[in-house]
Amino acid sequence: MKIRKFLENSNSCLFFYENTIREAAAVFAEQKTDAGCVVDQSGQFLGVFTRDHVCAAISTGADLDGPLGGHMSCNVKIFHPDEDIADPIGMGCSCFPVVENGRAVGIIGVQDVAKTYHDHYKMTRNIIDAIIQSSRNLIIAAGPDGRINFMNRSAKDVLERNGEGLYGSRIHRLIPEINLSEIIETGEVPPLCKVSISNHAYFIRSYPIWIQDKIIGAVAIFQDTADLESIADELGAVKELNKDLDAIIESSSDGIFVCDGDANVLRINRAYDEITGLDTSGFYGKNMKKLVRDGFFSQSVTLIVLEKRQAQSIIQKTSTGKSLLATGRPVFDEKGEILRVVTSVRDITELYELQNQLAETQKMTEQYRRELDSYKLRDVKNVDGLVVGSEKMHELVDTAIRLAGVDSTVLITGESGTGKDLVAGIIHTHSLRKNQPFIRVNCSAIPPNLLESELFGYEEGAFTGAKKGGKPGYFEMADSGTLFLDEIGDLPYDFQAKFLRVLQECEFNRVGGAEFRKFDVRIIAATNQDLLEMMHSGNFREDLYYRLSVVPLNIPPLRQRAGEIKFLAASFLKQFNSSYGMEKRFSPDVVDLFERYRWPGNIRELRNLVERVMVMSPDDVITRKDLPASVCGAGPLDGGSRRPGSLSELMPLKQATQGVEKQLLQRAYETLGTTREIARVLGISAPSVVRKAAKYGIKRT
Ligand SMILES: Nc1ncnc2c1ncn2[C@@H]1O[C@H](COP(=O)(O)OP(=O)(O)OP(=O)(O)O)[C@@H](O)[C@H]1O
Repeated sequence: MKIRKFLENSNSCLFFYENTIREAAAVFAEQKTDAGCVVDQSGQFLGVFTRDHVCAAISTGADLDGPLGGHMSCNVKIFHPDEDIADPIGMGCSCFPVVENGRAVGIIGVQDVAKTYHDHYKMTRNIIDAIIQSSRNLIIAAGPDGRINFMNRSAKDVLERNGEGLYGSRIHRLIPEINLSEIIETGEVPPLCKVSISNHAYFIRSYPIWIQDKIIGAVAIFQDTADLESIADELGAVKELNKDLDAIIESSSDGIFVCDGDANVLRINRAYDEITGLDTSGFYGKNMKKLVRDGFFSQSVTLIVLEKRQAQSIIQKTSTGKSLLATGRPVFDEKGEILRVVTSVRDITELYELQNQLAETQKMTEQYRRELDSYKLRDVKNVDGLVVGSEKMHELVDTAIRLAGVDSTVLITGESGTGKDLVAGIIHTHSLRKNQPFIRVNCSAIPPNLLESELFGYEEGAFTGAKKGGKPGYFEMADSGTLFLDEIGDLPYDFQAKFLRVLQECEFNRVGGAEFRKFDVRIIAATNQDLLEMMHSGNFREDLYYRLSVVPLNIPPLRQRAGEIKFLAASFLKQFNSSYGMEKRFSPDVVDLFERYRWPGNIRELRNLVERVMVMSPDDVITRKDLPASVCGAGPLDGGSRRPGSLSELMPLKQATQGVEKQLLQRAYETLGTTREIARVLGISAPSVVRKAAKYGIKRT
């Protein structure tokens, strides 16, 4: 015990140097103490004044009312409060001043110390007594003479059954297996013995009691075997459980890895080593942080579980190149602390490889698909800019090429934007006239009063404003070559007779001229109108019709050859990517939508749309969101499901009307081929179409 602690419970006397001997004697008498520290006025320790000093003063006849300071002992051993109370004992003094930093903090008398020790001894003895008495074990002790001098309560209860006292007797008289006298004599510890007392079996251990090197007695402790047996039973059950657990862990085909709550490795099963190929014998007791640091694992699920305090799964790589799916689960104790982290591990290297193989296969499939597409595309020809991707179109182009070999007049029919112009070009370029002019005339674009002079030319002075020297017409310009008369249905009825005659006679004369000129021109006519119907309704001359349609070629609308849409779209995409330096592509749903749309403006509309979305879309992949609503589901312009444009804000009516008018015209120009058709669809006259287009700056693309 520290001196400081001791001082807490004791009273110490303090005297000033000037206090008298008589005053000190009175204090000693009153406080029943023998000594006190003497201090100066500032409390600094000066010495010790004791009862002995009082006695000495009386016996020498000293003045008892004089200052005690002259009689005190100054040369004394002093102690610090942090020293042990045992230190002053044995130093032969009756009191010990305690001083800290020069100041007296108390004084300890030998008697005080003895009392403290005594109290302490009593308390310890009581505790030991209580323990011994409350023990279920039977404890008996014998003195040096071998006779019993102590029995605890359990021993008395069992051994003194008949109320017969055993104190003073020798135990081996009652229990021959125990001979305490012999132990006292020899000092040897006998082996454990088992005896039966009142139908109870006890294990008995006996020991000599030594004090220093002398045997002063012996003790025998009896333990009820029933207690041990129940412990042994419990132990057995635990052992069984452990065995089961071992068997379960070891028979698992998943790797199992167990760590404590500080991530130290406790247990690893065999499957773990087999799965990972790691030699884990050195892992036991190691911390997961170190194993990760040493590169055995890419990361540790145990550490993640300890951090997140819940089950976690990760993909872990081992130094042996395995990929593992590691799932760690925390095991909590009753206080909610993590006691263990149990990790089960599955080898997913094969899964990974399979995944890679799958990706590889997908890549190959994609490659094959592309090859297949390109194989299909090989079937897709591009004949002079005309993409031919269907059986029907193949036949049509074959026919056109065959027709190129003869000079027969060809009438190409088909909706606007189906490629009549291109087909006419093919016929020309595959004919013997290919190096001669190919003149394209849009009959609907020539005002009726100028038709004759435009087609056949005029002589100088033929009419006011006629050029000097005259001007050759398209027939003359196309001499030896091909004259392509587009929109032939728009030839005014009155002019048709003259035109027929020219075709039949193969000669014409310029306006204002008398001379007939022979021409050698291949005629190809085209129209998107139903000439037959016009003929029946008297708007087209029958004889001209039959003269033109010697060989009719009808190009089907795009909606009837939806199979070609993807090839056409791909071809336009390639074309615009190259001319705009882009690398755009379509998402598959875009092509789907294209194939479902009706394309009233046919290939012209498709081409314009592809160009528009390529230019407008910010991303490399063109998706559904880049397409106009009409293609994504709303009906086409000429369809019955057409919806009027919707406005999101208020604006002056005039502005709104003009906006809608402009949009309608723009759309019509993009999708419809001729002014007449636009006029028909929009329900206005052709001159109005031209005028409004000029007003909004809309041009044909
Ligand atoms: N099969 C095709 N392959 C590639 N482009 C095509 C094809 N068919 C049409 N086009 C393109 O569509 C647009 C319209 O074609 P073209 O002018 O030949 O049609 P058209 O039937 O003569 O139209 P219109 O009756 O309005 O004069 C052109 O840009 C043309 O290049």
